[in-house]
Amino acid sequence: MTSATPPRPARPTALVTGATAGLGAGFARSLARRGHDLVIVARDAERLDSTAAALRAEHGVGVEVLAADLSVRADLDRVAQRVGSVEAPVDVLVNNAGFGLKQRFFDGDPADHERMFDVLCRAVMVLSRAAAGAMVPRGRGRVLNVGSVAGLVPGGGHYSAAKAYVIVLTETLAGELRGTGVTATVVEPGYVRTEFHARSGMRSGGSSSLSNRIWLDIDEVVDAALDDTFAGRVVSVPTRRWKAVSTLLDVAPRRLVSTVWNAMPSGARRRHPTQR
Ligand SMILES: NC(=O)C1=CN([C@@H]2O[C@H](COP(=O)(O)OP(=O)(O)OC[C@H]3O[C@@H](n4cnc5c(N)ncnc54)[C@H](OP(=O)(O)O)[C@@H]3O)[C@@H](O)[C@H]2O)C=CC1
Ligand SMILES: N[C@@H](C=O)C(=O)O
Repeated sequence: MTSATPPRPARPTALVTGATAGLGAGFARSLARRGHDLVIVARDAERLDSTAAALRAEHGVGVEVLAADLSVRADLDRVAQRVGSVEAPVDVLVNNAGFGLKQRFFDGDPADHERMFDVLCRAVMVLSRAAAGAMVPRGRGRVLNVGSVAGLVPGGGHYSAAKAYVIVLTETLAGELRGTGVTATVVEPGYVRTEFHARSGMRSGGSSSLSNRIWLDIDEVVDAALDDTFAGRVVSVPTRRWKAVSTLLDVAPRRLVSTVWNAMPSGARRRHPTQR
């Protein structure tokens, strides 16, 4: 009896979480342009279908839709199974889905903070492990996790802590994967014009020249992050100006960054009302 090896699909496959809006939609478009079939993940099934239809029409790639809420364990398990599939390999995983909270760590509904932890940390951990477990035996694969410059700042609430987790987890994974043919990259964007800030009731950048220097467009983040991912770089900070900010935050003593951050007007607003 001969055991037939299943034919390798002509195109590699990339799975992108949070692919219906903002950076995730940008990653999906750019990966399609770079010749990848896609598996796209988000909660809103209708929006997933219309995103998939647009990607198929514009780029002629195969697009599979996976509706899932990454804060729900059973949904996360389904996505992890798809990432780890042997029959339909995922060659590139982009852990992008996320959201912000316009509140201090000790404010608000504890359920929102648990949801933030589940989507920004637990899902990234579970899916990174599923990807690495399937990719290492094949000797190739890429994991791209979306962190943030906020993850370098001690004082940006639960969001900063979650993104610090993503940064350190990815650096750890990259070290463990050295020599396997599989790479892990974390992208640390500054402020990007997406739905992120409106969804969480935060202000986003206007169109002044200062705003334009600070706020980035989706494609400049996505293209730099994917170039760094395919080059096997561990950390990607898109644009020279945000590289300068992240270098400063990396080299400055943590205590100093924390003191300066908390002395700013926004720091006073974050303090407990009895301590202002
Ligand atoms: N915009 C910015 O300035 C920056 C953003 N980032 C990070 O970039 C990533 C993408 O954010 P951005 O594009 O700005 O945000 P958007 O709000 O534009 O897009 C978020 C995407 O994530 C999906 N999503 C949100 N929650 C869940 C969930 N529970 N399960 C599955 N999918 C979910 C949304 O789809 P749906 O609602 O249908 O589920 C949507 O597709 C995030 O990790 C964010 O933290 C990092 C640095 C800067
Ligand atoms: N940098 C942005 C998200 O990560 C923000 O802090 O608004």
